[in-house]
Amino acid sequence: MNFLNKMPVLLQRNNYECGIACIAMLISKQEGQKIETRKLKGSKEHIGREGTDLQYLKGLSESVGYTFKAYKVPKLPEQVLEGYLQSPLMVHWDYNHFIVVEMVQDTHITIIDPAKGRRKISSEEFYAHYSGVAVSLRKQNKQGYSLTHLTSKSAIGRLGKYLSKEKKLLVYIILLSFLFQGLNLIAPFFTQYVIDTFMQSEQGNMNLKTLALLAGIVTIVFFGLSIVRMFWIIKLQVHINKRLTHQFVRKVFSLPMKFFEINSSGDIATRINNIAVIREIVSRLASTLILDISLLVVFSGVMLFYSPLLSVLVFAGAAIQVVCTMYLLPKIEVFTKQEVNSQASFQSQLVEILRSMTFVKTVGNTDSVEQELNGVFNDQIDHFSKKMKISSVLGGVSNSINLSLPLLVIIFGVAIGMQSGMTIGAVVAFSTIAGRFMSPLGSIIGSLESIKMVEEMMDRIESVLEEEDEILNQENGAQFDPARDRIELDQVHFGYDSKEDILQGIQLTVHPKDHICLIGRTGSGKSTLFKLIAGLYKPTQGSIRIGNHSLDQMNLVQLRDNIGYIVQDVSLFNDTILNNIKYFNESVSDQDAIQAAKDACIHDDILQFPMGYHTIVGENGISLSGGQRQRISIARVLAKKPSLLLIDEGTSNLDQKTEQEVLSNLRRRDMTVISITHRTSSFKEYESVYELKGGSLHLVETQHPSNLAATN
Ligand SMILES: Nc1ncnc2c1ncn2[C@@H]1O[C@H](COP(=O)(O)OP(=O)(O)OP(=O)(O)O)[C@@H](O)[C@H]1O
Repeated sequence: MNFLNKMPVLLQRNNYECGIACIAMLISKQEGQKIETRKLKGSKEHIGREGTDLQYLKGLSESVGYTFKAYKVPKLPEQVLEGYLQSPLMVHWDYNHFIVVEMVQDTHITIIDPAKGRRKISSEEFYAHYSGVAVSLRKQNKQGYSLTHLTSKSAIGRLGKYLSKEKKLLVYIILLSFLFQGLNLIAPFFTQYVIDTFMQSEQGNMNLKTLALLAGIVTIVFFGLSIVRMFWIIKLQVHINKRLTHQFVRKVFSLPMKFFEINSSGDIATRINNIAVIREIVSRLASTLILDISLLVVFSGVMLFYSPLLSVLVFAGAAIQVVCTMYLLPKIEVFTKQEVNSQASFQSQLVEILRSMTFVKTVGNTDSVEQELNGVFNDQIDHFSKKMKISSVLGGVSNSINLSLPLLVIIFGVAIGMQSGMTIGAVVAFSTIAGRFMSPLGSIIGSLESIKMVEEMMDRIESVLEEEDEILNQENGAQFDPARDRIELDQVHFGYDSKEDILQGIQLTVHPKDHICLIGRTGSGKSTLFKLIAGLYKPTQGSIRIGNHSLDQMNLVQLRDNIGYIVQDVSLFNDTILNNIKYFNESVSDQDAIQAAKDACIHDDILQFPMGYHTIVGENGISLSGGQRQRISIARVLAKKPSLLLIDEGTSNLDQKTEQEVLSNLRRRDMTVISITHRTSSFKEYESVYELKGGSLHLVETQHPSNLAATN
């Protein structure tokens, strides 16, 4: 198999992407060009906790002109060897994953696991994981159907988009780098001049003084130029880092909830950290790559000018290095991707473990947790070390050529020089230039490795930047009028994946200033209903109306400004209580924060703390009791003075008396309240109580005049 036509290894970026990555690999192989997984995504609505199903993958393949056939094949390797099925195939693995079977041979099977890369496994290992379903993908005969929109652009091309905003700075850096290297170039001529003049002249001493002065001036200029160049490079780094990070953070805030369901916080954080690596590499590339290429051209010219024959020798050395690079670079690319992916997995696991430290500590024997974490880290280091080993083979080739070439040049140069009239100085100068020629070549090869790193990281960042924003209708959406607008849910259906709907025909009307309560068995869909009201998800059927408008037409930013959402899982940040209550909201005064704390019945507790409102709560409020954390989170929501309050078991950690106090304080605030609770004792605080059962809402009891008829 031609290595250039080998199936590219496309790794998944999260656990949900394995099927899509397999499809992208199979299509890439048939198209003969690399298809990007992130561009091959259909509607995200169908990607859920379980990833993608065969139905979704079939639709996706057909949408790009491929037929998708799934077979139940118990004996897959045998079927392929007997010619009944043709590899490559996508197969179901461990009942929860997809991989590609690239090739089946008598002795082994070559698979590409989008989570781990290419591997050769025995048939026993294959059967230990194979779930019995294989999928073939064949191109439909669609004339003129092009998939160029799915192919990957080079990292340089993609970075160009960001670098184009720094044109001026880039030009300065490149010009200065040229000047810098120009001065470097003087050295060989200087050597030739010194050797030849000194050997021929009797008054060499005189010339040497002038030359020493010249060398001193060049050194000072060199120093000045290097400082200015470095400052510009730093400026470029700062600009790139700021621009990409700000853009990324902004994007993260504008993405829909679905994104956060399938991407872990550790992974998102790693992507942001990758920007710093990109910054370093890009600025290095900007200051060296163009220069290195130009130097190669200039040095080639100078060498050809000196001696075409000796130049052939140098070019042969360079050709060996280029061929080795072409062969080894794809391997470096795969390990780079695996390293970056496992770094993200490690970060995700670390964040998750650190978040649940209380549980981890009380497990007793933490060895297994430690082993799990170390295992993920070892994967990362393993890929890193494999990458570095290949990279060092490449470095070894380059070093050996660098070492031997000048020597060979001297030997051949002296021999040729005898006949062609080259002076010893010219041969030495040529040998120095040959050494210098190899250095930008080595640097370009190093840059190619770095570009692979940038490519992978840019892919990870761009796959976020290209995600579709949540539609917020901020400019022209309808405004929520809390004093007048009713919230009406009409035959609302909703399900997270393609499975059965959790909510099946919800009917509910909430009038302004109503206080209503939802009950229902755990997992019945109460929190989901809240998320629909807050516009975080859209009903799959039916409608939610706010006043005279459908929720789709509302300005969601303004609506959410008016909503206070007290969630089950309190999350406080490591700052003072006051800042936790204000939550970066400048419109919340200290007075508002204190009043909110009073209404949440936490004010007295706060006054008992050593620093009062300025007490630092520790990470996620570790220094507080569960009830205190919950009341601070209630105060945080009340401080922004919402007109619609959604309480998702937000008082579950409070004792009955405190809960009742909080609820009656809420009465004094001018708000509509919808609350989820499991406590029957708090029913009397609400006008109506609804039960969510079997996907629909049933009125249990009411004191609301408009609903009395319904219960009767
Ligand atoms: N992001 C999600 N993706 C897929 N399924 C989900 C998601 N969130 C919740 N579910 C599922 O939806 C169902 C309803 O969950 P929901 O959190 O709305 O229930 P709940 O009534 O609030 O439960 P509880 O009283 O335990 O908080 C559950 O079966 C849950 O597993």
